[in-house]
Amino acid sequence: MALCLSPPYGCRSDEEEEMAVFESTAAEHGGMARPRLPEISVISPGLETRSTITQLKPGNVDEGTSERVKVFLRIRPLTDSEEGEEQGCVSIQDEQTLLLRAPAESQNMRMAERGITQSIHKFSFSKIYGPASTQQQLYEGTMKKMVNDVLKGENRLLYTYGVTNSGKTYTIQGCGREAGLLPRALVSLFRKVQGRLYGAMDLKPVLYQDVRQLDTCEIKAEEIRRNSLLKEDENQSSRRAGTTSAWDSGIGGLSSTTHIASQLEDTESVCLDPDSLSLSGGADLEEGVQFSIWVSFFEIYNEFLYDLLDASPSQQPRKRVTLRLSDDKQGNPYVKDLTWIQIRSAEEAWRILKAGRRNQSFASTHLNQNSSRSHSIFSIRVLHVHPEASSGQAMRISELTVCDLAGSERCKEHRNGERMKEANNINTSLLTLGRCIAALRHNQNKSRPAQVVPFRDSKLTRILQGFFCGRGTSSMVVNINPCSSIYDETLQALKFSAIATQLVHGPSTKTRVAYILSLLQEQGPNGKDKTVIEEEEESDVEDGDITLLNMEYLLQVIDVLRREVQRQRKEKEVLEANVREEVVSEMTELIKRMQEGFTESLEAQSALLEKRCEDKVNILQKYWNQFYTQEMKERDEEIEDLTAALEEKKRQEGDPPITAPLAETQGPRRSHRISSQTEVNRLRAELSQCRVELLAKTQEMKLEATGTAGALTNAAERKLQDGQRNLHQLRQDLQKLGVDLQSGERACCSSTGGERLRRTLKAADQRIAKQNQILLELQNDLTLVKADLRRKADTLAGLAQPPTATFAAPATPGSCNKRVCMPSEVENRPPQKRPFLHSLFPTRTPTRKYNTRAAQEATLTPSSHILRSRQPSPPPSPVPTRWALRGKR
Ligand SMILES: Nc1ncnc2c1ncn2[C@@H]1O[C@H](COP(=O)(O)OP(=O)(O)OP(=O)(O)O)[C@@H](O)[C@H]1O
Repeated sequence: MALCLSPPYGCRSDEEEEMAVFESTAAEHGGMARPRLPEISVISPGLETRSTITQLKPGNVDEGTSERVKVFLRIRPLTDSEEGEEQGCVSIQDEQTLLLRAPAESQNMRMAERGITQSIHKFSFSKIYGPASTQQQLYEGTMKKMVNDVLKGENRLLYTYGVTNSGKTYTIQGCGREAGLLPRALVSLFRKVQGRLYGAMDLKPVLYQDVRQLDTCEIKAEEIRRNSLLKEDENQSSRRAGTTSAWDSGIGGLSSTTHIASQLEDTESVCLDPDSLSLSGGADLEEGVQFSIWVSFFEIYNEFLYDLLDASPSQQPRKRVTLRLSDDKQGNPYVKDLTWIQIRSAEEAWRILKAGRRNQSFASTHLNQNSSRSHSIFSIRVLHVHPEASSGQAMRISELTVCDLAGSERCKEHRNGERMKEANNINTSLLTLGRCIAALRHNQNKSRPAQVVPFRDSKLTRILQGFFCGRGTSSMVVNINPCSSIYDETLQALKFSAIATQLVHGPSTKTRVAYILSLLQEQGPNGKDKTVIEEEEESDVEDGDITLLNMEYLLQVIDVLRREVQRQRKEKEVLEANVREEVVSEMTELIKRMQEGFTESLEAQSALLEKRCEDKVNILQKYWNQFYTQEMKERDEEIEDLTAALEEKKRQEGDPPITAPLAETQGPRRSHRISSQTEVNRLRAELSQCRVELLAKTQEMKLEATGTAGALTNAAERKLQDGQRNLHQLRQDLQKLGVDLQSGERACCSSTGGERLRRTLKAADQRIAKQNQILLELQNDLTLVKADLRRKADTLAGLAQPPTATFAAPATPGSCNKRVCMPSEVENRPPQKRPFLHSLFPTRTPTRKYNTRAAQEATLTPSSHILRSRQPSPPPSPVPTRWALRGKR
């Protein structure tokens, strides 16, 4: 039963790939709901290599020239501090097979318990190197052949991959006598080219990179740099001899990443003695060719390229210069302005590497004291030079690149932001590498549409691109730490490598010529072309020297290649048409789905908006209602106040009061009031009409009343006028009498005329009594007139009442019209005569007290008047007041 494991780092699943890589062979178990999983997942790429290839690419890949990418596994031994942590989770079954058992506390075990995945995984590799394996054994199995290939003109890449602290750097660089793969490769290389080094530094021009040539000036600059690096290394070594403290930190502008002394100590102590390292010399080298060896060293730190040979560590810290990636004419990426140093020995190369490592980014993490925080790439370029060739031009350049990848790790375990960022970048570039390898593997099956390989998604994959695309071959060393605590990370790393093991190398540069030859052989009738090229020459041609072919054959080659180009063009056109069709149909489908989605969301949005609008309108309505209700209430109150003020004013003016309609007083809505406004206006007009009529009636009544009461009134007025005249006369008499009395008194005091005085007084008293009688009569007349007037007023009030009940004023005393109802205090006074009566007593304001005294005086005898006249106070009024008269009565 085929098993689908979750692919590492977002790669396509193996089920999708339809390859026999992840399959289960063990007994099934599991529950009812979930498909049963086998106990062991078998990840066995290396075992059925040939058969799988044959199955996958019948006729599509040249089996003779293709081979699988080599993936080696190295398990490091546990350190003293990790003793007992293994828990048997890693066990080697044989040279190629590894068994992983999930420890109890691992995430994998938890998932296995839930039936999601297996707890046991089986992996196969090209070769497994256990904890007890030596560096020498590893070198023999991995790098040794690669060095030979490079000297033959091939390009080779070796990279280490694994979780942090799994032994990658140790594998590449080594320590002490356990020198790593790189120093061994250098020593081996120089042993092999011994005596055949092209020592001249004035290669002019030397084919430096595929794209540019060094001129003399640049060569000198490189020489200076080389010497400075070697000098630097010498200084550091002598300094280290005296102290064991840490090296300068923050070299080259890296403030947060430190350089760990022990890391450098390891490289320092690496043994480079060929005999000690048991490295044999001798190689199958091309006759007469000399070699010029150059090295470069750079790192990819946080997705930036830094030249590690650019600045010597003793120089003042300065901002690091980042390098850029460019493409040469063939579209191969290369690092622009990278320093290449020509070296003459393995020691020189190692010293330069050490100098470069002082610029490299290391830091202490929770797992590794000396953790590499960047991918470091050390390249050795071998220039194959024919000394006899004109101007010493290199005929071929081959390259051995050793890449120490930074370890994958869990970001969440970093508390430090810088470490977290580094871990993120490391994981991202490793993820891209995984995706590239997955895409390459996918593309190997020509029956399926090709995928774009995302080399451009990270600097690392762009740089290594050539080794995956035919410019060379690559090998991977997977390092694992057998500790159970990092089991889950180890499992992920192994799954990644399982994909890499499925890769088949693309046709190499050399095999392109072989490919052309195979084409000729295929297309030539019955191998006729074989005669064109001699058998002995065939091997030379396959080695890449196509110029050995004669003209006729070359023309044939051109013809064949032209036809091949045409065929491939047609093939590509068909492919393009298919792809276009598929893309169009997919896009159409996608657009349709998007359209549907948009329509749905649009409808949902519009419904939502509609609802929101409705809600808003409702809320607004509610608030407007509240607002207007309040406003109208206030206005109603205002109107009531105004109506009351108007009523008051009208009452003062004598108009009948306007009573607000009942509905109005109850606070009707404004709209109702507005509608009844016309009614009010109509009623007002009617009222004013009634008033006019009332005035006319009053006028008429006045005229009528003049007939009956006029005579009486005239008589009373006449009497009053007489009374006034009499009173005036009387007042004059009294004044005269007063004067006489005073003179009589004076005379009485001085003479004897007392009898005469008494008579005079008596006459005066009689006259006063007579005048009082007249006043009484006048008062009676006035009372009669007043009663008459009151009757008239009542009659008028009756006439003035409104004809309809609606406007009938309530018969309250306060609402009386002035003309209709007099105030009570003036009730007994005839309104027309009051000013007269008032003017009658201009000197005194009558008060009750005074009136009482006046009433008393009215009862006094004339002699008492005489006595009062003697007092110094002003003389009292000779006429008794109304109050006095009343009292008298
Ligand atoms: N095969 C081995 N034998 C003995 N010790 C080893 C072996 N492999 C690794 N070690 C030790 O394990 C520790 C971690 O190794 P190393 O620094 O090479 O790990 P790494 O994978 O490069 O880590 P990182 O990715 O964090 O840089 C070192 O102390 C190293 O000496």
